[in-house]
Amino acid sequence: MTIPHTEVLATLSADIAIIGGSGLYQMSSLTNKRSVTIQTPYGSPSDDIVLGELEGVTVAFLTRHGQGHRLTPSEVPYRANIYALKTLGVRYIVSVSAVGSLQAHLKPLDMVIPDQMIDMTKQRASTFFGEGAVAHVSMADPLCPALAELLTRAYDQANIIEGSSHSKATYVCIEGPQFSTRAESEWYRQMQADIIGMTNMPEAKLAREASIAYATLALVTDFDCWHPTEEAVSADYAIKNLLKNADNAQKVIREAVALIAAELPESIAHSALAQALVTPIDAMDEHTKIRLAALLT
Ligand SMILES: CSC[C@H]1O[C@H](OP(=O)(O)O)[C@H](O)[C@@H]1O
Ligand SMILES: Nc1ncnc2[nH]cnc12
Repeated sequence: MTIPHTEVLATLSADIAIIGGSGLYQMSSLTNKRSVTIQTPYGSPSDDIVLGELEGVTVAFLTRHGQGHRLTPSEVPYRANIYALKTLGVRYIVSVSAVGSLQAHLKPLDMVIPDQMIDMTKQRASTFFGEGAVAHVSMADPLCPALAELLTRAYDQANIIEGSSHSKATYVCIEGPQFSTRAESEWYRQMQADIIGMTNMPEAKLAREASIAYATLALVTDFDCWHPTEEAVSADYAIKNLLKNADNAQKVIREAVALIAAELPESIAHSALAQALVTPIDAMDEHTKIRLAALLT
């Protein structure tokens, strides 16, 4: 089914979205699936969005790199992805991502729920605003604290035997697609970053601009290349470890979806635009108002 963003039907809506990263291209326990193709003012999302039911709750699932993993981290259409989810009425995004560990105590098969991010990306469109509309959202807490806390509880309820969970960690986002040099990896450690990935920025910034609560379930796959004895990361090595943990990640997501639906946590993100929009809507031209319509309502 193909629909322009202005005509998404009320029946095609979901409060909760899962963005699946490397190795998580579908959710095996999703039932009643419908696939929707959404066009946005920022182009097409990475793929069709799959609406389905998990634990009796309607969720939207989007594969970040597209089916077949065709998009590099720099090519992912982050703005179209977040805008399309906003169009569906999404208020909570759980991002699932493979990450390297920058700290000895964070090991492959562990899961990390970060609370901070450092953006080292260089060539990505990272705002919906500009061209006649200015907003400055707060990114002091880039991941929604309420949703992150809920993910930690979801992990505990999922009774996972392998690995352990860690919260209060800093995710550094690099441009990629190459992995880091050893000097960069050491530098990120000196910055006190804990985990490293290539995708959660500008995703988190755009989710905040769209007033959507965003938190990450990061699956540790490797020790990047700083570790004196562990093998340096390769894509093959990272994906193999990710696949060992994909079922566990889906268990955590199922618990998280049930908790979000039961609690509908209030998020700092939900009112992010209230104090951030500098340009009065009346001062925007019609094109700008139409482009930003899903975010401004
Ligand atoms: C295949 S390892 C590198 C790749 O995995 C991560 O992707 P995602 O965050 O979508 O799981 C990392 O950011 C890189 O894009
Ligand atoms: N070491 C690493 N660096 C960047 N992204 C990653 N994704 C998984 N492992 C990674």
